[in-house]
Amino acid sequence: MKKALHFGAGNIGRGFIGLLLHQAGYEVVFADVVPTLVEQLLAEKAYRVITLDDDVQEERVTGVRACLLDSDACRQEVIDADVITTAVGLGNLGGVSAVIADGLRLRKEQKQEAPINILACENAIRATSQLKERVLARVDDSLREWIDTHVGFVDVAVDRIAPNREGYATQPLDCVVERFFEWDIEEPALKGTLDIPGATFVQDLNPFLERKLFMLNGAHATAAYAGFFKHYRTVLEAMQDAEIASLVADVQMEAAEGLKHRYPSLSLDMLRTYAQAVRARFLNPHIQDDVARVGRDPLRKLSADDRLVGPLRLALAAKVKTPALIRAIAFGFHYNNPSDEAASKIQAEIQQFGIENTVKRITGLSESSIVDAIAEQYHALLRASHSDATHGNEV
Ligand SMILES: NC(=O)C1=CN([C@@H]2O[C@H](COP(=O)(O)OP(=O)(O)OC[C@H]3O[C@@H](n4cnc5c(N)ncnc54)[C@H](O)[C@@H]3O)[C@@H](O)[C@H]2O)C=CC1
Ligand SMILES: O=P(O)(O)OC[C@H]1O[C@](O)(CO)[C@@H](O)[C@@H]1O
Repeated sequence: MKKALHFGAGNIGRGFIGLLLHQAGYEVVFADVVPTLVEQLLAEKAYRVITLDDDVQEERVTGVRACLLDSDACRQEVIDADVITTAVGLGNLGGVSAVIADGLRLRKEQKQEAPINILACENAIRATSQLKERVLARVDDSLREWIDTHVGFVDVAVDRIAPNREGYATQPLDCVVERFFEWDIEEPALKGTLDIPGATFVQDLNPFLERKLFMLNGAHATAAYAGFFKHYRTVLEAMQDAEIASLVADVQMEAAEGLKHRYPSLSLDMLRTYAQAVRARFLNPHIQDDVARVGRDPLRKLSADDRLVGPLRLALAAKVKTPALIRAIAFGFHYNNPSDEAASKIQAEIQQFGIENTVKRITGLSESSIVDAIAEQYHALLRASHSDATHGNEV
């Protein structure tokens, strides 16, 4: 039986990647940093994936094993794995890279000649390439050469909304997902073959990855930050607000104009249809997805290549006007959720250095007309939130 080692046994790890690998006939071994989660997986050896739609479906993933990230057991699992996947959060790839580097060293020492593919399923531009850099920084020339011939670092785009389990799960390992999924895998980087029914193999990932990150995640973040501003708890509530829904649609179409300009394979009609389908998914009445989950870590989400500033830069390069993206970014800077560590850091930075300097540092944007426009929108939001107590917020 083929073996998949998956780092990160969370929502998307269990509910999407683990499920598809299991259905593709792999034995799935999870590596995580939370001891109780590893213990539960070891004890149960199985878990349920619940699909939230008109008809609720349940699928069972069986025969799973688990190990702690920084353990010899985990390094050993690398030796005979056929594929390695991750869904740990972009900021956590450092620890994963150390274990993978050690495991690949053992693989080489044990003269394991079979190819292995590594796919980082994180919401980011070319997360696997970022992981590869980290792995290569930890190895000597000889192992680097071996990696070149034996290891495929394959960039992917992953799309499936897997919200928090609260309100749905009855068992500790249950996870919940929407029915839709898309897993795009950049085929040319594969070593050998990878057979995952349901995955889409593409020659150039960029249009797929940027379409997903900018038009789904960017729109989702917009709904989350504007929703938080208007005191909504979930994305569904936010999307039922006509002003937010309209802002989200405008953000998508500004991103679409930029994408169409950059990738001739993407037509505006195609992107409009994609945008509508995404918004329909946000309006799935069976999914209660907290704006706090979707908006989590605004420091990452407001960075230069990510879901809001990435499409802004693309649209600006296409000479497209971007009032909606600018407003969405301002909502991100105004996201003063005290339970989000990154949001608190942004608020502290704004207090100390002012909004313009903070925008420049976090987004990498330097053009003063754009930075000023974001700052202006931010100040408008501040004023509106100060009068909120008596009048309610207006988007
Ligand atoms: N939830 C979703 O709808 C989707 C999430 N993603 C991406 O998947 C990644 C994970 O997201 P979620 O599953 O939602 O988060 P999550 O918080 O539910 O799961 C992350 C898991 O990774 C574990 N972890 C953290 N650091 C680790 C490390 N160094 N090694 C091994 N395990 C580690 C955590 O303990 C947790 O179990 C993120 O990059 C996210 O952007 C992508 C598409 C959909
Ligand atoms: O997982 P991140 O990057 O923090 O952002 C949350 C986003 O990722 C997803 O969980 C999956 O793409 C979306 O539901 C949401 O837009």
